[in-house]
Amino acid sequence: MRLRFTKMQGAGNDFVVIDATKQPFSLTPEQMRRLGDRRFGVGCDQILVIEPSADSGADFRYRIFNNTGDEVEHCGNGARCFVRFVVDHQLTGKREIHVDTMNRRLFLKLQDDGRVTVDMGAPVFEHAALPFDPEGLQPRLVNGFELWPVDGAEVGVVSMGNPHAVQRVDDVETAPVLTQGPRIEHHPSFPRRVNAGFMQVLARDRIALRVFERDAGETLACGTGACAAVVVGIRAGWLDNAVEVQTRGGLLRIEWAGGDNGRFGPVLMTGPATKVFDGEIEL
Ligand SMILES: N[C@H](CCC[C@H](N)C(=O)O)C(=O)O
Repeated sequence: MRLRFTKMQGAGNDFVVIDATKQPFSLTPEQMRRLGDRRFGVGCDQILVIEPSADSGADFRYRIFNNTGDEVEHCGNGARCFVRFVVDHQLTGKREIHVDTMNRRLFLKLQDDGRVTVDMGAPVFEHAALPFDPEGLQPRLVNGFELWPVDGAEVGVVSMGNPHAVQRVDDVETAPVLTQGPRIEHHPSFPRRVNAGFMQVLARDRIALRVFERDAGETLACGTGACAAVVVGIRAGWLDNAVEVQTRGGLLRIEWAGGDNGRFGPVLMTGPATKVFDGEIEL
């Protein structure tokens, strides 16, 4: 089949974006793996599929597939590129957009400077939602927040719709991202696997971050990973409520007011979204 697509990137996290608002999406996992392959296809970290919304409360639905063909719950950098795409392709005249993903409704705003601010929804700490099975593990409390011993590291666990395990390291450049990352991703305490974050606290309002993503491996940036790292840092008492996140692909701004009595507010993420090229491919 002949497929039209747009290649995009948000802080270096790159995507193949497919407009499925006019014809149903019908790629097989094998075709998605081919599309995502950096030698035999176009190459990307994730494939984003834009569909009409069946719900009047949302303008669109947006599906995310890792480059392995696995469908996942959320992609923060992808959400920003989604907004850029629907505006540039005149699929909407709005600049403030509601979109439904697999398990949450996002509110996004295209800023005048071209950056996009996404209300990523509230973080979720309930283990069943992650899912995280701490069987046999004893956490250490830091500022009242649980850090769990996983593969010799201490990780904060949080869902942004997708699961994250974030550890604090002294130096992201020398952190064992490529060796420990896959071990954490596949650790038995995470039945649906997990994205593994490595966060260096540079100041109370600035961190450096590398993420070994579930399925995709290390990406240049991970939007939900940036949200997860800041949330863990705030709850552990290491960070203030507005943080610049330095990733290998660019800068993201994350804001979170926290919460109390188990009720947590939304995480706001602001960052770039860039079109690279339009293309067609025979799959
Ligand atoms: N690999 C992630 C999905 C993409 C997340 C990342 N690209 C982002 O920007 O949030 C997962 O399996 O949950």
